[in-house]
Order: sequence, then C-alpha cells, then structure tokens
Amino acid sequence: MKKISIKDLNLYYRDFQALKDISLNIDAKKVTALIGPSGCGKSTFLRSLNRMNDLIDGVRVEGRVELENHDIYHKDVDVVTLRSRIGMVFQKPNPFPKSIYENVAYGPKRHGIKNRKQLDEIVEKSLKKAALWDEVQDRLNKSALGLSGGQQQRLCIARALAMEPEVLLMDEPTSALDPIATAKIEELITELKKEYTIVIVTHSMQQAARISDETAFFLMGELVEMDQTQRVFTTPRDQRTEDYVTGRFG
Ligand SMILES: Nc1ncnc2c1ncn2[C@@H]1O[C@H](COP(=O)(O)OP(=O)(O)OP(=O)(O)O)[C@@H](O)[C@H]1O
Repeated sequence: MKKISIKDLNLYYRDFQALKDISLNIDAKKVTALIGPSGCGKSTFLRSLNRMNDLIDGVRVEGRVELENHDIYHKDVDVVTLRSRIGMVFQKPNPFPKSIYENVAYGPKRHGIKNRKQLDEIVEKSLKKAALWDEVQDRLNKSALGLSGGQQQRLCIARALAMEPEVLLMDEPTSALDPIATAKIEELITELKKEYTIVIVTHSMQQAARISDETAFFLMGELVEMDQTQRVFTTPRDQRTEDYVTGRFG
C-alpha cells in the first residue's frame, strides 16, 4: 500500500534546481532508503516530504507530494499537523537542554495535553517504543544532555513517536554514532517499521542493504532508479547505479 506519492517534483533554491522531476511512491510500513553521492539532493527530497524546506528562504516547489492521496502543499494544509503526522529525526542528536521526561512530553504538551497521568503514559510508551525506557526509567528528571550520543538519538526518536506520527523521516540518523549505537538504532528501525512508514537518508550502502526494503538512488537532483533494495544492489538497471553501489563511482 502506498503511503506517500510524489509526482513530478521540482525544487529550486532560488535559481538552483536541486530536485528534477522526481516521481516515486513510498510504501506504508516499509523502510525506504535514499542513497547517492553528497549533494545529489537526498536531504532536500526528505525535507520536501514534511515541508521542512518551507523554513528555508528562497525555496520554490513544483509538483505534488501526496500523503494518502492528499496534497501536502495545498494551501489549506496546517503544517504543524502535517509535521506531527510526518516526524523527523536529524543527523546530529538534538535533544532540548531539558530533562529526559520534558523532551518527550514537550510535543504532546504543546498540543494541549496537560493531564499529568496522560503525559506519564505517553512518555513511558514512547521511550519503550524507542528502546530506551530500561536505560532511563530511573533518571527521567535528569538532563537529556547527560545521555550518550546513541541514547540521545533514541530520545529524539521517542520525542518524534510521542506525537503519534505515521511516517518517520530520518536524515543520516547514525552518522554521528559508534558501531554499537548504530546497530541499536538499526535494530530499532526494523522494529518500528511494523507500525510506521520510514524514509531514511544514508551514506552507508551496507546500512541501506541491511535495513531497507526499497532503495532510491539519486544523482545530481535526479532519481536514477528505485526498486527493491536487493534488486538495486544485485541487479541494478542503470549503469550509474551499478557504478555507485559497487564503489566505482567518481
Ligand atoms: N539552503 C540551501 N540553499 C541553497 N542550496 C542548497 C541549500 N541546501 C542544499 N542546497 C544545495 O542543493 C543540493 C542538494 O543538497 P542536499 O543537502 O539535499 O544533498 P544531499 O544529497 O543530502 O547531500 P549530503 O549527502 O552531502 O547531505 C546541493 O547542491 C546543495 O548545495
């Protein structure tokens, strides 16, 4: 089942065209990996899926991005609601300089939930889903900045999950982490896809091969090909994809 459908998407940073005529579908409850060399437009594309690019001056978007058949760029769309349905996790863990509890409760509170018991439940459930609860349940009121990098990244995932999103966008979520913390996040992603649709930008071909169901290969703002991950890595249709996945590129 398709969750997000992108049709003829063009994106410009003023005069520079960063995305060229991108059309693809993102399946529900699957992991879709975006790969390609630096500067090919992966992050730009990812940000276009929840309108994070709106925050950048001089951006112009053409084409359509549909979440369950509704155009997310339609003028009546409430961007705050959209971003709660399509959450995001960034490259560097970026917890707020607040307690672990407050980091997770922040979004729900801003959405008007005030009841302490309800917030407690959301915090516990989100931390459990992010595989962090066991490590932090005794220190919920301590600063999030005291956690390790990997724990901070799982906290950021918990913070996104607290909003009960349908889709999680992840922009190189493990690039700042060591191999053990990376493995934990990868394991978590595999668990989360039972419930969520996940789109992940990664520089690691091994990571894409390990955790994704579908892979999209970008080059200079274009989508070269997209297919089942195994297919992209073993029998790509385009020579440029083959050169990239075999490491012969550039
Ligand atoms: N805010 C911006 N203003 C102008 N140009 C930008 C902006 N952000 C990105 N670009 C340009 O758009 C192109 C795509 O950048 P983007 O960050 O999406 O690529 P990427 O594939 O994610 O790269 P990386 O793997 O290095 O993160 C690049 O040429 C980049 O310089």
